[in-house]
Amino acid sequence: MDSDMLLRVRMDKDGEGCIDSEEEYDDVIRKILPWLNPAQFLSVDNDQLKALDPDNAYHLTTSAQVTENLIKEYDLVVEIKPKWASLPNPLSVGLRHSRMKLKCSFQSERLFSESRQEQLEELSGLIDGDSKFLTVFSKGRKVRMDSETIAGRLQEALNDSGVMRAIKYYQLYSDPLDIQHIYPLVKDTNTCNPSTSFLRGVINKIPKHPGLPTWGDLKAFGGSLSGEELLYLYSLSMTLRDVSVLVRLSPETQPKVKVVDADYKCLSRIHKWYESDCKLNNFHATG
Ligand SMILES: O=P(O)(O)O[C@@H]1[C@@H](OP(=O)(O)O)[C@H](OP(=O)(O)O)[C@H](O)[C@H](OP(=O)(O)O)[C@H]1OP(=O)(O)O
Ligand SMILES: Nc1ncnc2c1ncn2[C@@H]1O[C@H](COP(=O)(O)OP(=O)(O)OP(=O)(O)O)[C@@H](O)[C@H]1O
Repeated sequence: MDSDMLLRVRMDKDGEGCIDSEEEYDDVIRKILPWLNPAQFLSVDNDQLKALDPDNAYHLTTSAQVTENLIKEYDLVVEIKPKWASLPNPLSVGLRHSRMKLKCSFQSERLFSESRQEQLEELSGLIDGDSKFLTVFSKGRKVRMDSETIAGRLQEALNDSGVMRAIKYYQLYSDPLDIQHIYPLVKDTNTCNPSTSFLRGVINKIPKHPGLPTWGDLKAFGGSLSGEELLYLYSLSMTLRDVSVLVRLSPETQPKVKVVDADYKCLSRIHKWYESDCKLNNFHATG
């Protein structure tokens, strides 16, 4: 395969079996994130898997994608894992911490701010602090660069593309009531993933309007959904929280923005997410 393309083979994450149809899921997620890197789906046979991973150390699955290599020989590509972390809904639970504060000082919500200055400051901090959430590639290799050289162009590219706004919009609507509110529903339902067509139906219920939703909008939306629907959307919110955004900066052409790694997170992780939320906010997990 030439260097313009990449073969991406999935790992079987503890047999979690994430989604029933990769193609259909791709179509669903692309509707809300049109920046998703185009992928052509294929299946890899067992001989090919053995050649890729002879000892089966990675538990690769036979479902694979061929996709454009977004890093390769380009002069400058920046990868950001923006980890959008909603400050939880004050209408349902009062003032709480954003999830990212658990890990580090990265104030990811500032990357999604309406204020250019806040975005710039946060991006500059990630660049100069050599954060694991931002990587600069030149000619396919990781390089160090200072914020003065790239932060401004990066901020503009992110802003102009609308990608951060879309992540924020759908993240807010897919986590309208906080995990503390929806976790008790787990006992009444199972934590198997939805079928892709069910997920499509739930995502289609998300209102579409130009501005960001208010907490009142979110409360009304959350209140209109069933427990199952809330749980399925919560996994989507965790999925959106973990995507990577790749920005190709070039002096000659317009910046190119792409999103990768939007695989649906298995709902069975809900227990882990609940525990980390309890820890972060000093709540006591209920059994
Ligand atoms: O919960 P977190 O914040 O530790 O997120 C995990 C990420 O850690 P990070 O915060 O980026 O250092 C973690 O990233 P790293 O592997 O640490 O780069 C993964 O993205 C993980 O998801 P998955 O198991 O690959 O599907 C992520 O797990 P999920 O929370 O999305 O299940
Ligand atoms: N199309 C692409 N072109 C170039 N690099 C890519 C592309 N897609 C992904 N990558 C690189 O590979 C890294 C891992 O991608 P991704 O998260 O999708 O893989 P994964 O197998 O799900 O890994 P993980 O489980 O650690 O998240 C990305 O952070 C990015 O640096």
